[in-house]
Amino acid sequence: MSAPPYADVVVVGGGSCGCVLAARLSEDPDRTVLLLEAGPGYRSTPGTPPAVLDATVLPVGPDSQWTCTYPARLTRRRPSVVARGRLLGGSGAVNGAYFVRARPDDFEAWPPSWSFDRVLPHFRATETDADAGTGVHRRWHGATGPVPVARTPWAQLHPVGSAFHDAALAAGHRRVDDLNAPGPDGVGRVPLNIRDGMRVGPAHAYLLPALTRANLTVRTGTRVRRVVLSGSRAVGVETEDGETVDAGHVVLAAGAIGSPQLLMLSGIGYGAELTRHGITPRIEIPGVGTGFTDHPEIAVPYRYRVPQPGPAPVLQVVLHTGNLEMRPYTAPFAASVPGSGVADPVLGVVLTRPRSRGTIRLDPADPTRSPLLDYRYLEDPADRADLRDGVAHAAQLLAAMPEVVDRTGFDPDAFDPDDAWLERHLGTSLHLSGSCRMGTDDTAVVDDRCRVHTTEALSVVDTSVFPQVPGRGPHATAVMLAERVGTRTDL
Ligand SMILES: Cc1cc2nc3c(=O)[nH]c(=O)nc-3n(C[C@H](O)[C@H](O)[C@H](O)COP(=O)(O)OP(=O)(O)OC[C@H]3O[C@@H](n4cnc5c(N)ncnc54)[C@H](O)[C@@H]3O)c2cc1C
Repeated sequence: MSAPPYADVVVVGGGSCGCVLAARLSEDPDRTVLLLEAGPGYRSTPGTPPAVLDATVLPVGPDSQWTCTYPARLTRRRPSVVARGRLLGGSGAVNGAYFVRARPDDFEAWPPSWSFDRVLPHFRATETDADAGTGVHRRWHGATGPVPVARTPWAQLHPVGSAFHDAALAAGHRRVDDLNAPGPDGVGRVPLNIRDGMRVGPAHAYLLPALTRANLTVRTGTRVRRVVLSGSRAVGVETEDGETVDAGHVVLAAGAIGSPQLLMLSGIGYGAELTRHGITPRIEIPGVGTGFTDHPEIAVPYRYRVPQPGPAPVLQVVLHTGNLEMRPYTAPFAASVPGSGVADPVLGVVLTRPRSRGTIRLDPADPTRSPLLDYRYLEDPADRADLRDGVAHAAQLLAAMPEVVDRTGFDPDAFDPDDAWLERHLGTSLHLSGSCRMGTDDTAVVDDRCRVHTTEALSVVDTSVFPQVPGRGPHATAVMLAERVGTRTDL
């Protein structure tokens, strides 16, 4: 299919936010919308690769066809490689299907127009919560939105999930019936965007049903190289093949790594840095690519006492306590992330409000290649202290799960992880946010309507614009963001 030479709105990136935006923006039949996605696509549920639909697997291992990878430094001494979805549906098509909203106090870091009260209707519009009315209060939930949300029924919880739930209650934590409602911390079942064992991300929930619209065109296998500017106005995009598509408005939804990279390649960023890479600076916005946040995650390994049953959603229960989220994964990563090779099961200990801030740097050898992610995890002593406490508590909880956990060689009272231990077991939750922050200060990149400061007809709508990573996984909040921007009458 050849691209129209012009679309009223060109959306760059058909990931979680891009799919929602393209679907919502094309509800207006008088507006033409073109969605450009770098990765491969599909046009129906039966036509979707089974590995992408299977909610018990994250198809993001080293041999995955559905990801692109980025060189990263989690700490100065800890190199890593970070994967993101690169297909229609983006990271939301390959993720853990944990669909938990940001907490009301997360929005205190956002502009006032994004207070919890103001965003609640948009959260509700994204979902149909199957549990609403059964211990989950309808007030907080949608009944007609595209994304199906449900918690694993108690009787079907994996033994790891139910043992962890009981251990957390026995340790004095509160039971939380609805992790998507405001309220105190505690342990509860995870709201999942899974239906009949299938991951239903924004591509399936929002975009595929809209594909019959004459005013919506979706092109996959098309990587955008830069935004074309006329002065400070975005007038189109140029693809990697050298093709130019004209646009009335360009929306970058290329994800928290792709969008800042595209801005920089288009000459929008910190001028001195762009010049160093041979890019002509066009618009000075020093915050592009700087100050991002993501959740550091420590994988606390253990051994099963007896073999555990097979495939289940990767995470069915979580505990929130203070600055921590505890994640009793239902399978070793070797099983849930094919090719990852981590044979032992782990309990994930996540810092929900990290103080460390990272930077995205263009590759000096070739700025169009994957940029380098410099996380600077664990630099703040308070982050290290919180994670140490979390790991010690995780060890106590594991010790209280004798039906699942082999205690041989594992003495929770003598378990005192030092910094080197933390660093060895450190990973990231892949929740990168805030690389093109929304706000009004000198380092903010977009305004509270997601329009890039000092430009015209150019927006960024993805987790880049979150002022900081939410205290929960970002996916539900990303979908809400795109739902809200996509249903505005003017961009
Ligand atoms: C493996 C994994 C598991 C995760 N699990 C969870 C979870 O269970 N719960 C949760 O809350 N969060 C989870 N996350 C995070 C969550 O999925 C993401 O934060 C969210 O999907 C991001 O949405 P986005 O629209 O910002 O970006 P993405 O969904 O990443 O979309 C960006 C899209 O843009 C495309 N693109 C990039 N550059 C270009 C270009 N130049 N031209 C054209 N297209 C381009 C990409 O191919 C991609 O499809 C997970 C992330 C990963 C990677």
